[in-house]
Amino acid sequence: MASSQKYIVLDDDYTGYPLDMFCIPKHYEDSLEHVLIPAGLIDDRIERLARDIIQDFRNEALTGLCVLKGGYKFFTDLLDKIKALNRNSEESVPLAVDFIRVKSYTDTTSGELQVTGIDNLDHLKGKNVLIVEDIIDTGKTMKRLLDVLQKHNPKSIKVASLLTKRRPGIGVYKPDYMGFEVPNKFVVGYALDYNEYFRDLSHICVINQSGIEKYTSKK
Ligand SMILES: Nc1nc2c(ncn2[C@@H]2O[C@H](COP(=O)(O)O)[C@@H](O)[C@H]2O)c(=O)[nH]1
Ligand SMILES: [Mg+2]
Repeated sequence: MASSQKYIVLDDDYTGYPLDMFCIPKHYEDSLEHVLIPAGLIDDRIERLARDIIQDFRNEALTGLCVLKGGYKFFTDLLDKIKALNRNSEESVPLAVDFIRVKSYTDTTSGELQVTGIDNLDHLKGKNVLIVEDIIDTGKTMKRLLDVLQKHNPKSIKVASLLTKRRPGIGVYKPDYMGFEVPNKFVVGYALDYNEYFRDLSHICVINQSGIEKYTSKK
């Protein structure tokens, strides 16, 4: 890995871990291919992202903007780590939180994007905003979100995404803070859903054909 590359790359031939090496809820056992990123590794990677964020923002206040629903686990875990560092280091970053809801996927297909603010976003004016997202695939969602937020005149906008998908041939948006680059497969768990299922799975896993059919929206 090049030293300037600040994320972990999971290669296309990387198949992670067999399901029976981890505790998987019984109701999902037959719907998953393998464990791609175990919960413990997610946790350790987020700890390092929190440190990078604190070092970059130094003592400047930050508004964490959680992209619901998929980003909620990453958001709460990232903020917990930043809060722990705030308690225990020389540098500390005052934190505010906000939420936005974005929906684009049905089954494994991206459709028309709906962005709904939970609050009016005018109070982001003059603030350092950190968008916290679960995964960037084509990058369309993030580009649209950045357009929406720029209209509210924040002082700065940075993006943290736990995952980005490797999409050869298209120039995918690369966030400022990024956990893992993953192969172009549909992943679930750690709040990432398939038609609202699998948010209750701790590890990030690849869904299999049986899971796609069992939880399809077309029944
Ligand atoms: N559960 C999963 N959700 C996914 C996956 N890939 C994308 N997504 C959802 O779409 C947006 C980003 O898509 P983009 O094409 O506009 O970049 C992301 O916020 C997710 O909600 C996936 O593999 N699993
Ligand atoms: Mg999302």
